[in-house]
Amino acid sequence: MSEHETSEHDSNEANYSAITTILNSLDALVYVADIDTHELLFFNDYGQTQWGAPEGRRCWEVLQKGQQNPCEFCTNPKLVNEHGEPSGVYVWEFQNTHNGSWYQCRDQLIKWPDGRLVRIEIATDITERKLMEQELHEAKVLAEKAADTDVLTGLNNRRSFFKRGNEIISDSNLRHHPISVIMFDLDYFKQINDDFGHDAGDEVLIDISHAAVKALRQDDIFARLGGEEFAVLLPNTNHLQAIELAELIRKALDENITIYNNEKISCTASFGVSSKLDLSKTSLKELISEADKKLYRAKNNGRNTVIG
Ligand SMILES: Nc1nc2c(ncn2[C@@H]2O[C@H](COP(=O)(O)OP(=O)(O)OP(=O)(O)O)[C@@H](O)[C@H]2O)c(=O)[nH]1
Repeated sequence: MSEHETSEHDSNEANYSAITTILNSLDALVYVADIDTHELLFFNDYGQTQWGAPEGRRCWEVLQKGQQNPCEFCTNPKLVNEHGEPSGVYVWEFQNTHNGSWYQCRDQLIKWPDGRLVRIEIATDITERKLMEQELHEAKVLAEKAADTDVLTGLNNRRSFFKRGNEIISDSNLRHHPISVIMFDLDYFKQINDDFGHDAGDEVLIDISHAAVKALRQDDIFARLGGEEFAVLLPNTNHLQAIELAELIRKALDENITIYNNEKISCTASFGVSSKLDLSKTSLKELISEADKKLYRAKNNGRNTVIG
């Protein structure tokens, strides 16, 4: 080797050593694998600390748990274009099957010194961010649920009833399904508050809600609109079926007894039922208003009754 070649060789060695030091100091996984054999050509110290030394094992054997073959989710096919050339960096997020941590992976094909195309991946741990996103999502779901829920009874509140109701009306309109609304209001409820106290009244409201839920079907939308006024939206239900259902609820409430401080409290309700087949000519508000008018006729007819 000439003096010039020796110094070039030394300089290459020094560069190689510097680059290896950098790659091994990164707080990220860096590995290179053959795209055909999946042999690991480079696996930095971060990777070795997390997944152990490769010891001749292939990338899918080192990095993933329980793999018998190359991973189904291997991104190699995404790293080449239709001409078989590198298509650039592919970024994805993945929960590692070995340690359960989340990683943001940046994959691409590069030319290896011997001329073949190989896969390089740089993966950084994003578990903390993922957990935060998950917590934020859960908090959002809870907040949305709280905004839609009547605190006392756990039923839908007025906001949720109108939101879900309008969605169902649009759907029923498309499908040409009939739709019905039952409105009911407890009878002489003020007297219950006066006789047994407001807390007892609250218990009655809760009990009444549970009794009515039992009489309803899974797709029915049940809400406490406010005070002692309740509404049920009945998708794909004609007038006769709705009246039958209202009668079932009326009976369930009539038979319900709330025990509060050893006192037995009964409470009935008055019902109004409205139904529509052609929803293009009506709105949820109109359906409710029609059922409401009938409810007040039920009040005037002696209460504890259904007017359809
Ligand atoms: N305990 C309790 N009472 C409530 C709640 N919301 C409304 N009320 C009471 O419900 C009562 C409703 O009284 P009214 O509107 O006179 O009706 P009513 O006594 O049921 O008489 P009719 O509807 O005519 O049969 C009032 O006393 C309200 O204070 C609540 O969340 N809890």
